[in-house]
Amino acid sequence: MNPLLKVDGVTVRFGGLTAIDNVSFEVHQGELLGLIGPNGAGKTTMLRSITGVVRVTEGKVELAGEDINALPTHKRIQKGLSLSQQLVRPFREISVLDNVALAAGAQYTRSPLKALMHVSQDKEETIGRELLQRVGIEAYADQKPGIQPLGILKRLEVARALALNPKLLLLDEPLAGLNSKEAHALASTIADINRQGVTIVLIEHNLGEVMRICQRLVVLDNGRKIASGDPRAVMNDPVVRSAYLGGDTLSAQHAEPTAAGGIHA
Ligand SMILES: Nc1ncnc2c1ncn2[C@@H]1O[C@H](COP(=O)(O)OP(=O)(O)OP(=O)(O)O)[C@@H](O)[C@H]1O
Repeated sequence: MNPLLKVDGVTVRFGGLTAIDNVSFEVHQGELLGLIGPNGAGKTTMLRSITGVVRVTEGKVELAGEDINALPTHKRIQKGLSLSQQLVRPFREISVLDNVALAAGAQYTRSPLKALMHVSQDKEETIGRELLQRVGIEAYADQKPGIQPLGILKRLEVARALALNPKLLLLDEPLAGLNSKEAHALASTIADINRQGVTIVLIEHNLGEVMRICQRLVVLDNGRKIASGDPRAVMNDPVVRSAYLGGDTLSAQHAEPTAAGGIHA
């Protein structure tokens, strides 16, 4: 069976800078894969080349066996990709529920206006409520996102990404900016979503939570893949340890969870 996602020899150059250097990895149906690495390693660029926001210079991205290199982002979304961004940008003047309903409606159209006209139709509203429940914020359905704390907005962002009914959900640092309790709770929600059948690629600097919920890791450093496989084995790999320790990323917060995971700062 084809992997759900195949990244095959992908290189991305921005002028003279090689942000991704001949990286290959696969994501299998049902997996929760962690894509990690120090600052500037190329993780976000990798996600952007999967979604088509960034064009690959060399190599190929396949979704369920189909070469999607030539497809624009909206076509890739129609084929089952969904990205939850690091920065949360809900529509602040409509309710939390309508934000999710709007995303659910957007599956059917490229036009935000047309998607808006779908809002409050029964189907999208039902899907919206179900998704808010899935991410644990159904109590906020009728409130405006403008007044919500970051923890709620991060969950709303995940619900909006899920509204596209993705085959593959790409999460870019969903735990960033959360305190350890909130991060732990959201990581558990992400693991639940995966157990319910959604394949996930998670970019995250919180290594403790990554170790707790991911089944497999791919590690990038300076644009290159330096390790992949079982989280514990990867974290004990001297090459990975030196990549983190050589940079400034393994701060006290990042090092703390490593006691559970097996890497020591
Ligand atoms: N649009 C762009 N134009 C030029 N250089 C870019 C662009 N996007 C990213 N880069 C560079 O590519 C490299 C990889 O950046 P990227 O944001 O992918 O790393 P990252 O692993 O996601 O980092 P972080 O963990 O800090 O978010 C960096 O040197 C960055 O400055």
